Amino acid sequence: MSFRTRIKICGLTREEDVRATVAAGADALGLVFYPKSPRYVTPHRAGELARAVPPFVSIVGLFVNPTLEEVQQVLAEAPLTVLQFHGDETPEQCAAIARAVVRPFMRAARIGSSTQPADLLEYEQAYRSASPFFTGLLLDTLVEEYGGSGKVFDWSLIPKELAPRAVLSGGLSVHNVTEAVAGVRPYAVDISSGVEAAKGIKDAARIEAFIQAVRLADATPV
Ligand SMILES: O=C(O)c1ccccc1NCC(=O)[C@H](O)[C@H](O)COP(=O)(O)O
Repeated sequence: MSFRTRIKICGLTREEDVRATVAAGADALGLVFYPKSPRYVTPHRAGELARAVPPFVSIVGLFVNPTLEEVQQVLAEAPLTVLQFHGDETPEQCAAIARAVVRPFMRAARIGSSTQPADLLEYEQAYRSASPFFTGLLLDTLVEEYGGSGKVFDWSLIPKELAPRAVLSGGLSVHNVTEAVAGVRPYAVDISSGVEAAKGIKDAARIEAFIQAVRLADATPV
């Protein structure tokens, strides 16, 4: 039996994109609450988009250095399943917010040319020991601005033992995801710009093609 790599489509801003993501078989969708992002949605808009999400599809809220009040404002309007911290949040800051709002969280590890494989294991351990609400690392590319860069990092930096519990992201697309999944064997993949027609505007055909490409890799023997 082959492993089914979980798939998250991030940075949705429109109902039709939510419907296309769900119809294509994604496990999770991400809403961005970083006001400087072109994919930013207000808490109220997030609540509207969440109405198009059926049971068993996770809604991930992406935050960059939020205050507890900001996270609470979103949760008052939208039923987020998981929090994604994508800024410079310390283990203690993530733990405090997650505990206060009683939500599991993922932490983005932003990987650059000086990152060592051991750094990633240490980083993961720091968040794991800080909180029972920590569910895993999302591996992304380090760029100057925060997130959604469309840039790939060196996958060989991912320790073998970390991959099965990590979310792989950063510059994935229909062109490289089969190789990424077959080579890294992550728990999940996460994509934003690679399935966009324009920033914040997803393309249904690209979402479908991306998910098919992941399933092709899943069917490839290890
Ligand atoms: O999408 C944004 O605008 C964004 C803003 C601030 C922090 C992170 C952001 N996006 C991250 C993601 O959407 C994904 O989790 C991931 O990094 C994939 O992005 P991409 O390389 O565009 O596929």
